[in-house]
Parts: sequence; structure tokens; C-alpha cells
Amino acid sequence: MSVQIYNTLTRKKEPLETVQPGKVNMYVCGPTVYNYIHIGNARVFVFFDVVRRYLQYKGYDVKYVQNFTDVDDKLIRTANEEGTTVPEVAERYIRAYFEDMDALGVRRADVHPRATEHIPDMIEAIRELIDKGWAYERDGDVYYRALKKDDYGKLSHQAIADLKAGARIEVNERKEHPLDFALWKKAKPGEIKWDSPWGEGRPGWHIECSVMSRKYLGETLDIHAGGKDLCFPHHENEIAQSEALTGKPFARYWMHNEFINMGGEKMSKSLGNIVTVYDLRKRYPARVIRYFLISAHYRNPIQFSEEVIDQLKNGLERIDNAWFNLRHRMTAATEGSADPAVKEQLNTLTAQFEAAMDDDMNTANALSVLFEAVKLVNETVAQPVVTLGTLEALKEWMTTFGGEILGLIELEGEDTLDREIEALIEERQKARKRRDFARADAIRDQLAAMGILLEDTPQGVRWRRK
Ligand SMILES: Nc1ncnc2c1ncn2[C@@H]1O[C@H](COP(=O)(O)OP(=O)(O)OP(=O)(O)O)[C@@H](O)[C@H]1O
Ligand SMILES: [Zn+2]
Repeated sequence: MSVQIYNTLTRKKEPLETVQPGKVNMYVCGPTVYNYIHIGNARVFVFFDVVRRYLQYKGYDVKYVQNFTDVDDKLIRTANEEGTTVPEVAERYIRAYFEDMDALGVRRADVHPRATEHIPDMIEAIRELIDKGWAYERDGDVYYRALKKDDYGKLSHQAIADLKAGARIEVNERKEHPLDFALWKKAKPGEIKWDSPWGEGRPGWHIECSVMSRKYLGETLDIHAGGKDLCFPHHENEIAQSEALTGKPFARYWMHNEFINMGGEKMSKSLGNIVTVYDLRKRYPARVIRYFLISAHYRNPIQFSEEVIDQLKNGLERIDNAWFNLRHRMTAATEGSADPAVKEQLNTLTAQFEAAMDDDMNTANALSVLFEAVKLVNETVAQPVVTLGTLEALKEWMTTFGGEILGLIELEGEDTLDREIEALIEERQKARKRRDFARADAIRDQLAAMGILLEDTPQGVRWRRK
């Protein structure tokens, strides 16, 4: 089955047909790095990480680009307030972003371009837009003529008439029309700035993504994504600029995720109702946060709730226990190939998982399928006789769907803590063998303090988290 994606541009689910067969070029708008990222921002990065992983599973060669907006009004304000510089602020929060995302299991993009490292390309694009009549300079600022392009508004589906009448549109004497937007902003005294044909200043936010996406992914992207607040004006303006420059469609599929809400409103830095990933990680295992962020379909809002996260902790423990029991059972399995009945059940689960994800990346349904697999694992390992082949088939399924795609299972080599625990258990076994019970008890206490319970089973000692 082919992947179906809801395309904001057409307001329909459409089969994914990429520019080059077998290849997906994907651009996700990254964070403006003036603060720690909040759990709402994290929804974007975690969800599209799953999309990327799933498309790779489907055999696509995915090129994934996510930018850093490392210069804008908010960075300038933060640097001024702190008495530091824009690059210092950016560097700090880019590092924090990677720490948070590494913890949440978000894989690095193929390229993480920074706006400030592409200023000459942006100046070049702006110059071309002026030359072709799409943009004009006014007293050191450069603006794009929004209404020159007939289909301006095609992504956000807002009638241009509405926009023209819109009281929220800022009125600026220097613009020909209130909807025109800045490509280049003249520097105010003391602001970070670059030289340009229009004087010292810095690029606008929208041109940044148009230029960097084209540089790394070409003129027509397969998927362009971000939170739904980016649809207008950011993405609408990216389309206008890019299509004016290239004369080609800018992106085939536009995907926008719904918000994480807090107290009925969008969680947002400007409203101040945020919970940072950094703080939440102190209270919850990172994988529970990841689980929370993909627990609903991406086009449904999620209400932030620690009670819900607490409940999900139990769900994650079920996955962890099944995963542990499965691997532990392998140490005492009977030689032999996989039970055809189990294999058939796994094939059904694969088909169900794919059906969920093919249907506009329904992670909520995919998670239900993962829990069906957990049930199957638990039933199988409880059997008195199980073949190694059966256990391996189960392990492979869990690895692919729970680990590689959803990122909820810690795959081998990823969890250093597990290895540490296992080493302690082995040491305790050796201590018992040489009848050093004081040492063995001390290790048991140490493990208990780490929240690890030991149980003696016919297959040896096993452990689980409290
Ligand atoms: N509450 C939210 N739920 C889901 N996605 C969000 C939420 N808030 C922001 N995003 C998304 O996070 C991504 C990062 O954007 P950015 O760093 O510019 O944050 P932002 O929009 O400035 O955040 P804020 O609105 O809190 O100031 C964008 O794709 C944006 O759409
Ligand atoms: Zn962008």
C-alpha cells in the first residue's frame, strides 16, 4: 500500500508521489533558538522524526533537513537583556536543543543549516526577486509584493479579500501594501548586521527557509512540514518567494501538526504557559515524553497533562517488561524454527501497523498495534516450551516497529544503564558462588537503590524496574 498524506495545500489525503521515485526530500522548520524548547515544539520534532523513520522503513531514501533560526528579533532582545551576543544565545540553545532531542530519541537531520551561515545566498535571492519585479527596496528594507502572485493564499486558504480587510495585519507606511512582507530588515543601532546592496541589516525569517531548503533539497521539495501556526504567514510566504524565483512548485506535500495546548490555549513562549522539555525530563523518563507526543494523531490537539503522562508510564513499563522478558526467555529457549502460528500473527500485526501509518501517519493506531504485539510476546514467553526461532521473530518485530520506527524500545547498544545493571548482577552471582554473601547483599541493596528488583527464576536471575 502506498503512503497517504493529508496535504494542507489541497486539503485532501493524497498518495505520496515523490519528485524522484524512491526518494523523499523533506524540510521541517526548526526552532528559533532563544530559549529552551517546550513540549509543544517537541511535538513537531518527535512526530516528524517518526515520519522520517517510517518512510525509511518503507524503503525511501529520505533526505531530511531542519534549520535553526539563529537570528531574529527575539534573539536580539534576549541577547540585549542578558548583555550577551546573538551568536552566544544561539549557540547555547542549539546545544540545549540537541541535548533534549537526543534524549527524546530524535535522530539528527542530514543537514541542520543555520540562517546566519547562509546570508550571501539570501542576499542573492533577494537581489533576484528585486530584479524580476517581485520585491522593492524602501529606505534600507526590502519587501516582497505579496499580491503580485495570483495564487498568494493558496496554502492557508484565506481569501485575499479577508486578508486585505484583516485588522491584524500591521500597517507600515513604508510598504506598498500591508500584506507585503520583509525580505531584508535594516539594522537598528546596536543590532547584529550584515552588509548588503541595501545597506546593513539582516534577512527576514521567511526567505531563510526558501533559500536553505532549495540549497540542500532542490527547487521542488517532496514534504515541507511544521506546526500549524507556521501555515500563515510563514509557509505561505515561503511559497510566494520560492515559486517567484524558480517558476516551479515549491513543495508537493505540506504537513502541519496540531498544537499541544495548556489551559485551553496553544502552549507558547509568548503566552508564557510553557513546560520545557528540559524540566519535564527531570520528572519523567524521556521515552515517556516521546510516547506522550505521538500518542494522538498529529492532526489532533493534545492537552498537556501530567496525569496522562503518568498513565503512559505504565504503558511504557509494559513494553519494557515484555521486551526484557523476551530477551531473557531467549537464554532458555529450545532450538528450532519459528512457530508458523506466531509468524502469521506477526504478519497480521505488520499489516495493521502499516495500515495505520500509511493512513496519514496515524501513530495512535500504530501504538495500539504495538500493544497487541506486547500481548503476543507476553503470551508466548509464558509457554513452557518456546523455540528460539519464535522468540527471534518476535524480537525482530519489536525491534523494527517499537524500536526503529516509533523509537520507544531501547535497542541493544543504546542503553548503557542496562549493561551496568547486568554487570552488577553478574558480579553478585559470582559473589554468591564464592559464598561472599556480604558482597552479594551489598550489590542487591545497590540495585534496589537504583530501583531494580531481582527475581530468581528457573532460567536464572532476572531483573525489572520497580
Ligand atoms: N504548542 C505547540 N504545539 C505544537 N507545535 C508547536 C507549538 N508551539 C510551537 N510549535 C511549533 O514548534 C516549531 C518551532 O517553532 P519556534 O521555535 O519558532 O517556536 P515558536 O512558534 O516561536 O514557539 P512559541 O509559539 O512558543 O513562541 C514550529 O514548527 C511551531 O509551529
Ligand atoms: Zn521555515
